[in-house]
Amino acid sequence: MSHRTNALQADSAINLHDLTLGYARHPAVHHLSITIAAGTLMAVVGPNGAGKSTLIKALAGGIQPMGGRIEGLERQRVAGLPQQPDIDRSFPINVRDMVMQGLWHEVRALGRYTAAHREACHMALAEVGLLGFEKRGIDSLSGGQWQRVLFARLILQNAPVMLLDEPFSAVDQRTTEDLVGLLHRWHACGKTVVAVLHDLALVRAHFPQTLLLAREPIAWGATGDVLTPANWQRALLMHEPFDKEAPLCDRSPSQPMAGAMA
Ligand SMILES: Nc1ncnc2c1ncn2[C@@H]1O[C@H](COP(=O)(O)OP(=O)(O)OP(=O)(O)O)[C@@H](O)[C@H]1O
Repeated sequence: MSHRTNALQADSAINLHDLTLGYARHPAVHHLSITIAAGTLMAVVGPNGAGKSTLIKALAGGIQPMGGRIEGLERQRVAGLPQQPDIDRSFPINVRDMVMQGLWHEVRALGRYTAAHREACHMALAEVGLLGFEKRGIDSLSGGQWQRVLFARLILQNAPVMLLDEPFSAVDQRTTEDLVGLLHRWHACGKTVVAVLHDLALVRAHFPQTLLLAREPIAWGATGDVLTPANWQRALLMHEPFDKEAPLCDRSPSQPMAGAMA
């Protein structure tokens, strides 16, 4: 079995219809209506607290929409990389077993690992440059090594839709370049890849599509059209601190949004 040669492609677009997301009934993302085409490599950018992670959590099925709907994910498997601080590394498990977790959907059916699974794990570790680390405890790894482990697990998950929340926030330039290369390979295989990022130079260099979010969508589409000074300025103006007492929603979907959508 080669997870590189039988890479699963995304088979449908993801459509967000007037999506409102939030916590304890208070909205963090309002009225988001966009289409993420199958096989897109898309960055999600915006100021702190703009709702980027909230959107990723909703796409991953971790939170349910307060309003609107998400279509096109029902039949597709999703693999996600949460923000680093969201992951507990004190669990006593070594690198190999951690990466093997990416195969749970296959192993669950068989009830055991096969030689092909072990080979796939070996190839994934080779792809992220971590051969020789198999027996290391995950609590002993540097931030960059740990991120490579999480990417190796994603390789084995081999989902058609990949969601990554700030995948390069704790890693150096060399590691970032290696991992960006992986995103490009997934994109070339036809996977849909959506990543939250703060490094706009990296977004411009590597992501054809971008969504600029500031609790509401400011612009989305081709990265060069979205990341203009005017749109970024609008994002900063639109963005307010999260108000825990904010009402559920005070605007009907038909009203125009402040801010130009590309
Ligand atoms: N579990 C939660 N409970 C209540 N409020 C939350 C929760 N998670 C996030 N929020 C709030 O929702 C808003 C959007 O948060 P989110 O983490 O989605 O923003 P972000 O754009 O990813 O920010 P950053 O760039 O700082 O990571 C913020 O005001 C945040 O405080």
